[in-house]
Amino acid sequence: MDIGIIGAGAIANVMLKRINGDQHENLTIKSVFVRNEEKYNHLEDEFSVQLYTDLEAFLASGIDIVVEAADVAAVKARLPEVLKHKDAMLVSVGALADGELVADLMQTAKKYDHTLHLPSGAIGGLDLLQNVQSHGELERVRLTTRKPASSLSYEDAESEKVIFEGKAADAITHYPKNMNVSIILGMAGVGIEETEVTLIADPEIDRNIHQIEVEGAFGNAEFKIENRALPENPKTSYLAAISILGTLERLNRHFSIG
Ligand SMILES: NC(=O)C1=CN([C@@H]2O[C@H](COP(=O)(O)OP(=O)(O)OC[C@H]3O[C@@H](n4cnc5c(N)ncnc54)[C@H](O)[C@@H]3O)[C@@H](O)[C@H]2O)C=CC1
Ligand SMILES: O=C([O-])CC(=O)C(=O)O
Repeated sequence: MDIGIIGAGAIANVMLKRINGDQHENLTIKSVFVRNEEKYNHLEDEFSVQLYTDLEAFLASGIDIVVEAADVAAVKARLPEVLKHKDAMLVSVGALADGELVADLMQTAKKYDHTLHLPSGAIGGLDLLQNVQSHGELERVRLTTRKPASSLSYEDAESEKVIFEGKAADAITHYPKNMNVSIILGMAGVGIEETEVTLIADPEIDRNIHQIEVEGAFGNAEFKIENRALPENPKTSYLAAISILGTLERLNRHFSIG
């Protein structure tokens, strides 16, 4: 499968290394869409990719799927056009807090017979949430995220500090680079207006920790994910990149788990 990536930051770099660098047997990154070609020229030699700054040319570059690894604004600006031409996968799922954008993307995907894939990113357990929710048996979902204080610009904090408490829909507005997980959790579960979120800046930790508590008629569940951060962008967990890789690898399988 030939892949086009939007963005060339921390997540895109893990993907370039793990797919092109390690010569993945089924996947190749062929094209990278960037805003500043000069800044990323070195990628062409290092990973045998072609850089594009023109979306039309990028979409016509012989790729099978587009992976967005840029930011919420890029999803809003680019995905409606991308989905007319290609299947797509996006990691800046926070953009989907915008109900109008979701409706637009769903309509486009249906009209052009394309699929929008949303990897689980820096968390897990979304299969359970979707199974329970589809029978109306989910009652409560709570996310408590702890990140190193320095990655949230709270370098001076001497003890842990709650910096946000509220619903996922508001969390992503205040922390668009840190709370994508709350939106995918909301979409899989009780909705972004009902999903309860606490974000804590913690000077004692060096991992991005997501604790998810779920209650419903089925019983209850807890997941705790202690993520290693990416050195290039400590806000972002390594698992977020790996979740894209895993989702891409599963696309062409003839069996499915979960
Ligand atoms: N779903 C999840 O669980 C997670 C999602 N994320 C999100 O994934 C996205 C990527 O994360 P990182 O790689 O760590 O970010 P990063 O900041 O290291 O890299 C993003 C890259 O995209 C580029 N970019 C921004 N807008 C663009 C546009 N319109 N066109 C082309 N390139 C553009 C930037 O110049 C930068 O090189 C972010 O939105 C981040 O918040 C991060 C972690 C977890
Ligand atoms: O990478 C993480 O741990 C979570 C994150 O930044 C996000 O959800 O935006």
